[in-house]
Amino acid sequence: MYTTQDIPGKGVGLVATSKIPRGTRILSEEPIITVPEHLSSIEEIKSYIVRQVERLSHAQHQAFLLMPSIHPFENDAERYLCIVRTVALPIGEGGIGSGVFLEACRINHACDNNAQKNWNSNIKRHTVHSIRDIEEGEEITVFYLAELTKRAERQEALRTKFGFTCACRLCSLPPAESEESVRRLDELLQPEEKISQSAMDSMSVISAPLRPLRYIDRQMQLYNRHGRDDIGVPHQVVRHGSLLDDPAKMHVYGWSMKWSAGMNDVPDDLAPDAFDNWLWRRETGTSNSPKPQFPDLRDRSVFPSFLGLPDENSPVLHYYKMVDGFTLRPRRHWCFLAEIVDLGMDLRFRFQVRDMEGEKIEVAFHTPARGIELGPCEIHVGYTVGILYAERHVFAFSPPGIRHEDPTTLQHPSICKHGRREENLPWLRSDRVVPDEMRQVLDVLVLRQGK
Ligand SMILES: C[S@@+](CC[C@H](N)C(=O)[O-])C[C@H]1O[C@@H](n2cnc3c(N)ncnc32)[C@H](O)[C@@H]1O
Repeated sequence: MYTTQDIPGKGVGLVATSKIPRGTRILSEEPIITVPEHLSSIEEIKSYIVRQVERLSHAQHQAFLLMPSIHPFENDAERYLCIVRTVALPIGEGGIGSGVFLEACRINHACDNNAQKNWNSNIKRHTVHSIRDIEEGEEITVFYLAELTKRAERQEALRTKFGFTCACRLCSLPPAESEESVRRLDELLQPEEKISQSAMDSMSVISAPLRPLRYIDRQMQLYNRHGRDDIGVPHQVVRHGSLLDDPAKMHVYGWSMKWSAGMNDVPDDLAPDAFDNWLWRRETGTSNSPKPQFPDLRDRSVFPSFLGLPDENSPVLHYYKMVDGFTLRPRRHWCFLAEIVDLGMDLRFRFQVRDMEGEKIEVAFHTPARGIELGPCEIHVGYTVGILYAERHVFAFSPPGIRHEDPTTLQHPSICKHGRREENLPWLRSDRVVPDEMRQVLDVLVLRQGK
């Protein structure tokens, strides 16, 4: 697919010998030398490398010595170290350690690269894939930096981190064209900060998922309009795109089922533009500003009936995830909604509720004040109760229900942040901050509720 040859201004590089279609695995290679991260002193690293160089075949040894070094050296051990420091690529989970590869390390950088490098920990090899069609005779290039930043910034980073002045096509554009390219890149990168901010903020993803989607949509539209010829391949776009392969990689994956869709939900009769509008949930004919969203109260994955709740004693991983090997945390939000049909006070305050399936169950308060914390006289039959992260409990002397123990997580309407005393907000049981999505539920309930 490629050959190794001299590239003016860049030393040696890889050039395609035939057309390489987008998505092709161009190479998959094992390292000939590795340097694990746990080695701390330079002396340790040097002798580690020397031992490996001595074990190389003659051909590998020759090829290794032909690799560039941007650092000065005085003896063989230093020379090997300098080559490794100039060309090594990250290896291992999360880039722990580095490795020298006879072919992959000869691939030059370009700010509008046509290939993507990656350490594949499953096969323990460095792989390079084309990210667009590469024509015969075209140089194969990858991107050495983490992100595509403005021209001056990336040139500075390449100089300080890699010791060379970039001679790629994008960095060699004549001043006027370069200025235009910088302006477009700037425009493209503008939503980036907002994308990262909103993607990091789980609550904002859940309460207003359209917002980050709008930013990404805008970025993609700009990219499609200007194309790589003007601005290069934004790695942020590639990174967001990689979520297509495995959306579960997104840390908030599954927290909201708002957009879950079956194969049959995908319309197959739309023109490309209309399909894009559907796909990106664009409000056609209106501005791009995100609209407030309300959850679907009939969505049983967010608002399960009593039988859909996890069992207190055998929590299922559909609801929880294991953190640090033994702690269970909710992996998403759910809220049990039910109508109070009866109230009672014997040993403790308790009430009977009817869930969405019409099932009647008991909610009992095993708090220090046995439920008096709620101010029972303000709770009435006909009110709706919302119990976040509710679990089924098996009572010793009565049918299964919900047992509430923590007095600090009782939120009476009058102290609820959105609370308007006269509007009968539901009670909440929550061992964490009430997520915005649930606050919106409260608003919906307030609007819809009547005794
Ligand atoms: C990992 S090596 C790549 C292969 C190298 N050209 C060779 O001859 O083996 C990195 C070195 O290649 C050169 N290089 C890579 N990309 C370049 C670029 N865009 N502009 C100028 N030099 C580049 C620099 O000298 C850099 O230190």
